[in-house]
Amino acid sequence: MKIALLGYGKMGKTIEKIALERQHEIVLKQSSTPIDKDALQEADVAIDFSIPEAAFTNITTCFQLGVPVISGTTGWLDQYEKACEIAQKENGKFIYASNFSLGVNLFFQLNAHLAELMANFSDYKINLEEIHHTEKKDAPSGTAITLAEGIIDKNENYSAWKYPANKANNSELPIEAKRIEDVKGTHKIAYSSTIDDIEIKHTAHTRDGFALGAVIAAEWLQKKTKTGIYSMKDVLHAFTAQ
Ligand SMILES: NC(=O)C1=CN([C@@H]2O[C@H](COP(=O)(O)OP(=O)(O)OC[C@H]3O[C@@H](n4cnc5c(N)ncnc54)[C@H](OP(=O)(O)O)[C@@H]3O)[C@@H](O)[C@H]2O)C=CC1
Ligand SMILES: O=C(O)C1=N[C@H](C(=O)O)C[C@H](O)C1
Repeated sequence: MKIALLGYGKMGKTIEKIALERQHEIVLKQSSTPIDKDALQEADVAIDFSIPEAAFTNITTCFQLGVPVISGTTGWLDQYEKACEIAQKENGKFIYASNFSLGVNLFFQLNAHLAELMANFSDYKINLEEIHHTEKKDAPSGTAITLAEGIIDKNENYSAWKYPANKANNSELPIEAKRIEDVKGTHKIAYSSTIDDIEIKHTAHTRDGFALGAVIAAEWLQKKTKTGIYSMKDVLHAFTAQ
């Protein structure tokens, strides 16, 4: 498969390594504007791990050129619905995920299950914490937002998430973001009462898990004959059903 990398930073380079190990070819390594449309058009699929300001243009350019696109860039989701409208209009193929790692996608399911179990126990207050490296541009992380949405969906005591955590009122789920050198990505959800605490935590040790998930999603999307907007749930469903 010919892959265009939109964003060639820490993730772009890790994806290149995993993609080459899986016998794919990299036809574009783009780290700035304007996009090299000739090279992009050569690709079977584009993988965007860039910056919040560039993601929307990168993704919609792929739709216009008929190139299926995977995006893991976080911090641009206020434009997600608009991107999906353009995808539909242009018959694009698109997957966005705040986190492509298999472990985190299992953790999303664990989070939803725990949220359902805890929904009627309002003595427990929830705190969601994410820790990332100091170069990260956005806060809170996209993964923390997905986790918060997963809890709010199951627990009617919370109507929204709030960052920073100290500004949250009683009906807002507080998210704390810490920045510590070289941390790849840690997410922890704690349910605390005066009597006890219940905690679940995911710790990424390397970026390989994010990159492998993105390449697997790209392989899946490229083979998909029907255009449309898909999610990591669709990819994992097909993967685990094999
Ligand atoms: N969904 C997931 O599983 C994961 C998502 N992420 C997200 O992916 C994104 C990238 O992360 P990471 O690789 O660590 O960040 P980096 O800062 O290491 O890389 C981002 C790259 O994008 C480049 N860039 C700048 N402008 C453009 C543009 N117009 N088009 C294409 N590329 C551009 C930057 O170039 P320059 O340095 O020259 O500005 C840089 O090389 C972040 O949003 C992060 O949150 C990260 C890990 C996992
Ligand atoms: O910027 C990162 O590094 C990461 N970003 C993603 C996010 O914002 O959730 C995913 C992962 O945690 C690493």
